[in-house]
Amino acid sequence: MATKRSVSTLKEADLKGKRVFVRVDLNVPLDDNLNITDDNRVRAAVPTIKYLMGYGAKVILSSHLGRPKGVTPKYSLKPLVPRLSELLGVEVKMANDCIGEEVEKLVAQLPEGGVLLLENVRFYKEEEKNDPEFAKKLASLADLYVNDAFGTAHRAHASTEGVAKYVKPAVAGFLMQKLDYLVGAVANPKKPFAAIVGGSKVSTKITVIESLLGKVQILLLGGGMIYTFYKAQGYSVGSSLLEEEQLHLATSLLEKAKAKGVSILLPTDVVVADKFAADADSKVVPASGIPDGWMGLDIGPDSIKTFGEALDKTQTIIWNGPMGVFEFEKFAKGTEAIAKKLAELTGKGVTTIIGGGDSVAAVEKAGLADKMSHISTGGGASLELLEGKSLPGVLALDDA
Ligand SMILES: Nc1ncnc2c1ncn2[C@@H]1O[C@H](COP(=O)(O)OP(=O)(O)O)[C@@H](O)[C@H]1O
Ligand SMILES: O=C(OP(=O)(O)O)[C@H](O)COP(=O)(O)O
Repeated sequence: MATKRSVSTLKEADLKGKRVFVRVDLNVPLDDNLNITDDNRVRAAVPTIKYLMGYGAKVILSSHLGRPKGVTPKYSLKPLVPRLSELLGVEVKMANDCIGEEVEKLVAQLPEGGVLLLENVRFYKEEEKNDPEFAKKLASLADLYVNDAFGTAHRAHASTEGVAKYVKPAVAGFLMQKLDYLVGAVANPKKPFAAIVGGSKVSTKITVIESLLGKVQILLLGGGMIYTFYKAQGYSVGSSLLEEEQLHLATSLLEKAKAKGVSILLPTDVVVADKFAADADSKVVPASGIPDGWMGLDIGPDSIKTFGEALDKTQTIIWNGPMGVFEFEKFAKGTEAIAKKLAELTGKGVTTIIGGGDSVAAVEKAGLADKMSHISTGGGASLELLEGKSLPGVLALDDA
């Protein structure tokens, strides 16, 4: 398990007729019509839920979706109900809230083997604050707590951490139990070991890079991450994604990498767009030549070539965060090229690990998921494991 100790698991619990609160990570990508564009995280949650149903538990599912500020209809978990019902072979009931009297009534009506999905737990700001009173309210719904939300295990939130103090037993689900592979692979990687970090969660992931410098020999940066580094080097970045507060960190990371002999590769060219849209005008420009009013949405062809050559020298690769806005065809080439390169290298014996909701979605979209050594539902969580950190969502569970 992802800590120095082993935690209690599902098999040890007595389930029949018990109300079981299961924290899952159903934070899936949805399109504008609220259709699920990649259901990996839903499918990953199924084994634990089916096991609980099979033993006559009353299953209460809890998850977040996105990063809502208060109740926001577009972040409702309702679009998950049809797919969950289909995969589980039962009619999943949906609650309009995640705490309160209405929810308590629905829980009381659950038959053995029934499944109730609670509404987005992040509609309450108390969730991310890990508010104890809120955690107690969640806990009061159940007789047993199961955490199977690996993708959110690096967050100490009320439904991933706090709740485990107030409902016992608190155990790990099957997805959490599969972490041992990941821990082993990143603890003793075959070298050279490379990390590829991209995506849009710049402020969370840029802070991980410092620890990665002690683990990897090669670090490739892409996605929305790079513009903060460009700006720190004095380039103009137009209207690209930028974390002004992290400019100093970006500068110091480049210096530290140099001192440690880690090769950090930033793209030398990028694909820029005149707006954030699938039909935007686009062109390839050097990294130092992003025009005002344009935004970088993918890495360019020269960078794809250089990244490929660097990856050819590696034995282990961990990848989190797409290279560009792969949801738009025009800006998907960088991500697709890296996915193809990793698939090719896996065939040559290189260990390849892909983590993260959107990264896995991109690899699935390219039809290459089964060509990788390991696909993980967690991006930020995988990176924190790689740093050697214990995950709060695992630490909160009972000892084995
Ligand atoms: N240059 C960019 N500008 C803005 N967003 C980007 C850029 N490159 C990638 N992205 C976005 O990053 C998102 C995924 O980021 P993130 O959540 O960090 O990855 P993961 O879910 O794999 O951990 C995708 O939706 C993608 O469109
Ligand atoms: O999508 C997730 O993480 P990931 O993008 O790092 O894979 C998880 O659901 C956690 O979401 P958060 O980063 O909003 O806490």
